[in-house]
Amino acid sequence: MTTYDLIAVGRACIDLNAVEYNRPMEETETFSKYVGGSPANIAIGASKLGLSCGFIGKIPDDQHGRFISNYMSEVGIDTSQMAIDKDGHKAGLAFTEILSPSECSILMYRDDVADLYLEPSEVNEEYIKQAKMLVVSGTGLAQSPSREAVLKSVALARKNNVQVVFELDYRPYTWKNAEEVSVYYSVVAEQSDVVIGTRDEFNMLENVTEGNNDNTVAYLFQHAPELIVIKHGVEGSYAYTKEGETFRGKAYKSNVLKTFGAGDSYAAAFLYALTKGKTIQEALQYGSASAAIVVSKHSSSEAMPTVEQIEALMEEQSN
Ligand SMILES: Nc1ncnc2c1ncn2[C@@H]1O[C@H](COP(=O)(O)OP(=O)(O)O)[C@@H](O)[C@H]1O
Ligand SMILES: O=C(O)C[C@@H](O)[C@H](O)C(=O)COP(=O)(O)O
Repeated sequence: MTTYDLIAVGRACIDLNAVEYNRPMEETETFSKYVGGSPANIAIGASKLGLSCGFIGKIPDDQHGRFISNYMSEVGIDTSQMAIDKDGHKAGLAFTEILSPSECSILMYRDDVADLYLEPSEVNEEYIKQAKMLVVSGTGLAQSPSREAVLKSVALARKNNVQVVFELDYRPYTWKNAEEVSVYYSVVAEQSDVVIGTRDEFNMLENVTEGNNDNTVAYLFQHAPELIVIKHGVEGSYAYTKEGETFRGKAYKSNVLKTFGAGDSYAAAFLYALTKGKTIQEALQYGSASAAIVVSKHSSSEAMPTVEQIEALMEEQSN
């Protein structure tokens, strides 16, 4: 019996999004606080879509840690496996700059953050066993002991026939060099059932400057993956199956406010659709529509849409 459609493992942090748009961060005076961190955003998005979700991570024993855990519980995520850091490590912070709808950047504060101190002993087999799918974020592999905790969670998922979804989620902060990224990304990608990332993230995985999708899928389909999703921003996304099929998902038109949040909302809705038995083509559309909604809103997590909002947008732009 599975209790959770999806358990995500990795960071749950704080986003501080510029309230004043279209100006550099130097001139931004006000920021709004939201829960952030790619795997947390994916779990929040999936939970808002009605999936039953759990989370494995580590948060600080302070006001930010409690804010993160309270918000995640309020949206329906099981937070029983979010360890509380007792050594004074702090939450990661992501300040966002919205220079224009297409020029956004993130200034991350991630030195010695609590999420990278998740210990392998804090990953529980009985918990992972209860999931249909484990969503692993690449950033959790950046440093020990979180690296070993994530590797352990993948091993336990495989042992218990839990589907492993690897969201590459490459963030340069805290990685030492490109070789290291490629080593750990390859280890996990080769053991995952589904791998999702942008073209640039797959380049990091393969340690190449200009990869192409054909080479990527030829390499990964020699290993465990059955489904690979490669995102190309507004140009849309592609899904490849081990049986040799290719599907293309178009991006939906959107009144874009900022670019971040697209990837996490895409993953949440794509995985929701697959869980509900939709086709891969439909899942690409759910992912793209969800992303189009989130890029038109101020936050990543709080802006995650409902199924009705996603389906309304798909219907509206069906031609
Ligand atoms: N400006 C945009 N307008 C509408 N949809 C977008 C936009 N940017 C991204 N998307 C959608 O979000 C998906 C993921 O975006 P992408 O930028 O590739 O990922 P990430 O946010 O992880 O870098 C795209 O495949 C597309 O469907
Ligand atoms: O992942 C983070 O730590 C920052 C996120 O919370 C932030 O909302 C963001 O950058 C999401 O961007 P995405 O990868 O484009 O979904």
